[in-house]
Amino acid sequence: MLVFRCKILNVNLPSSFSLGTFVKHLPLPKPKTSFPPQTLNFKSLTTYVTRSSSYFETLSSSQKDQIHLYVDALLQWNQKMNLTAVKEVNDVMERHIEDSLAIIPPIQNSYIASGNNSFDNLRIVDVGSGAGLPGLVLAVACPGWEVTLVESMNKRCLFLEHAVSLTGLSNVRVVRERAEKLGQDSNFRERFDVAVARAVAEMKVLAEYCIPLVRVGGLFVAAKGHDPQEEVKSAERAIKLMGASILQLCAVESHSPHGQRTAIICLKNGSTPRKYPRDPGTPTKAPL
Ligand SMILES: C[S@@+](CC[C@H](N)C(=O)[O-])C[C@H]1O[C@@H](n2cnc3c(N)ncnc32)[C@H](O)[C@@H]1O
Repeated sequence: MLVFRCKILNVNLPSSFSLGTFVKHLPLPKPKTSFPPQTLNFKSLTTYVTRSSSYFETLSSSQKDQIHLYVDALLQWNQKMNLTAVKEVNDVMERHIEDSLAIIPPIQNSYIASGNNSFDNLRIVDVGSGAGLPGLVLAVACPGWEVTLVESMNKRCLFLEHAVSLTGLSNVRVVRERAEKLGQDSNFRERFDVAVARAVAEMKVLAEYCIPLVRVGGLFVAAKGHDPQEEVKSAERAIKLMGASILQLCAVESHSPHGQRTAIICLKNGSTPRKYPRDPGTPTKAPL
């Protein structure tokens, strides 16, 4: 067999070993990584949290009772005021309860991945909680979490207060105020480990509502639909201005009929500049 000497590797190689094959086998230079990436490639930020079964079924019987009490009250009050477009118990269970529960694993995973030790005693704020979604459901499923439900509409706050007393939850408080006001209030500003929001506003507006409430090192988690890439891309600047960066787009296979949903996870790296959030109404009128 004909051989030739490879000076680089200092070995004899068969002549059939072509230069192309040789180059292909050279170790690739390590890519330069920065975390989080400077130019966002959302595909590479996506992780999948697959749920083939219901999260609700994993709850204890007393937690299930609390959820049933809540759902009954929601449907009753919904006949008098507009709390949800969903009218049937099973639909509420699937569309609202499972959907809210589905963001728990991404919150837990990202909280630990971003350098925190434990997710047992989180201080959570749910901005634009409406009828208590996802905040009230999180409070039932995670009794160690302290949950603040922020809602600007008085009628919805009345329902929230009723639901909290009906379910006997002692880890929830209801705050009737606009998020922009709380973001400038020292009792709320940068006081929370995690801010969550679902179906409240587009991402760049949400960033200004939620990130000022999060402590440095905490997370902002937005529950969005199956294809939020464009919305997230146009919010990159607002997220950065608030002192945060996008950590992960977490594809969540919710048990709800909506199918795949996305939890957008942002990490707060530094304090939010004092001028944010701007006055109530400004984030929607003039999004960043
Ligand atoms: C469409 S509802 C969604 C409610 C709930 N998060 C859900 O998933 O069903 C949006 C809620 O956010 C509240 N909201 C909107 N902007 C707000 C703000 N700046 N501060 C506090 N609440 C706000 C509204 O009053 C409304 O109840």
